[in-house]
Amino acid sequence: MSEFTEESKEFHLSLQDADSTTLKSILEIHWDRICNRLKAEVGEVEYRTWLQQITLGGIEEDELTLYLPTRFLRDWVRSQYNSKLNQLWNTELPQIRRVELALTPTSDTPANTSPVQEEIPSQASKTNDFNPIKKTQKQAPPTVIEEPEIKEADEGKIPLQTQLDPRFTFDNFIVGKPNEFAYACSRRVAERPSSPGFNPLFLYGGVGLGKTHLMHAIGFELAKAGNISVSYMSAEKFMYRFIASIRSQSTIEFKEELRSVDVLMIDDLQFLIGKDNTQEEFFHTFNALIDAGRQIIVSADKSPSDLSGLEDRLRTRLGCGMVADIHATTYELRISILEAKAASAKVVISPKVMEFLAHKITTNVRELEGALNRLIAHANLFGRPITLEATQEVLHDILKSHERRVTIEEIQRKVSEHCNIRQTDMTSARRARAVARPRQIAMYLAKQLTSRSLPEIGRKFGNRDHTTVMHAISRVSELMEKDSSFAEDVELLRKMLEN
Ligand SMILES: Nc1ncnc2c1ncn2[C@@H]1O[C@H](COP(=O)(O)OP(=O)(O)OP(=O)(O)O)[C@@H](O)[C@H]1O
Repeated sequence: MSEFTEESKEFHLSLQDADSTTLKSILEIHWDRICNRLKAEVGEVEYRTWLQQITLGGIEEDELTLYLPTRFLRDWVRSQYNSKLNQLWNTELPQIRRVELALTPTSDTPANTSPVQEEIPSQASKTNDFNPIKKTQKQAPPTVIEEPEIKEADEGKIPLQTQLDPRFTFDNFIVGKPNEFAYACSRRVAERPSSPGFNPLFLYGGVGLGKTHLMHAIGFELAKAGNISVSYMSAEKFMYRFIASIRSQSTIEFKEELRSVDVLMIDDLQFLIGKDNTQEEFFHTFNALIDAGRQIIVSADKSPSDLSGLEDRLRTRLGCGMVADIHATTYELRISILEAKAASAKVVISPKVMEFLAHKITTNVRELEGALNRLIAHANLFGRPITLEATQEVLHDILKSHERRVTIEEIQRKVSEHCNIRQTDMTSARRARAVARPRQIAMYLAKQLTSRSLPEIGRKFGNRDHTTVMHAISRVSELMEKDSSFAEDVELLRKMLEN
């Protein structure tokens, strides 16, 4: 039996007689643990998106109430996490047999009102006082701070501009080899929407490479031009709105509204995989808009032909216009992005730190941006310059997650890149200093960063003798002692390779 069950027994006894403050503490302890478990199971991002806003309600006999601040969240959590929440609560406290998900009560709404009849409350979950409702004795609901909230039924009428992120403009988008084609296509669509050959525009690429950014940028340009109605939404939101319209019997209005826009942008289309009804609805909307000469822009993580979970007819139609791929970033693009972001934040960051970041954080721009923002925040907070050491300290966790085993080939590649020589020179017989010195540095690093023996290292460097490797190591060590800038360079290389 797990420790939870043992403890739960104790709480089971105490729950019966607990006064409201004790009951509150008991439930909070369990809720904390459940939250941790949920976080571990669903991941930080999903947790923050959907579950973080849940607050504890109270217990009535064997039913526990949890509150959510909006209908959307409540419905979503109900459809996706209901059984998980029931199961976790039941494991923690076996006397809880049912978890009810309700809207956070407002000051003029009794806590036991049927959630469906309630008005949509404010985003006040964080300020919502705990309200343990014990047995059948119900207490007055907590007062919450009202904030304007968009009602579900009105969501389709939100003016476009409120849905676009003002940071995502063409001016803020840094263009490089990996994204120049997608950028050019986006520009073209923004200038002349619905042009033959560019409709639909399908942008695809890995996570955090700028697809959403480009879509918003197109939206802004079109909005600036005026007289063009643009609607941007994620595929997830599309699905939610579609479901909501079915529930509220307003599907016709939903369809009409969508079909009246000049430009429809749907982000992260892969979300529709496996959602057959929503896919079908999207397909009809898509056809209606294209037939009416309206522009469609779609983004996804894969090309239409690789989105195998989508219906064939939809995939075929998606691939009919312009399909533009955003490739993984190159080192040069990462440096340009860092420079641009540092400049716009009006922060001076040394080239060494930029190089270090661009070498280390290669996965996507979002992570790179996040790392830079963290460095800037840290520097501002403590008034310290952003040195290489500070960078390593502040970004310790991020860098660690990028940690991997270093191979001699990688060392040779990094050193060649850094010293601007060909990688083949690492194994060639050339003895010119411009080539020999980087080769010695690479041998030194191979000894430092791998568990290879001297003869093994020698073999990897063009079948050289182990005494050559020994000589290289002592020469580099000697130079590092004498020349601090040389030492710094080798250190930088080591740090870049190390994680
Ligand atoms: N070329 C670029 N220039 C400037 N910023 C960029 C560039 N590419 C991406 N970004 C920034 O990186 C972050 C992530 O980009 P975005 O959200 O557009 O990625 P995405 O491809 O839509 O990712 P996902 O697949 O997760 O939806 C944003 O803050 C965006 O501004």
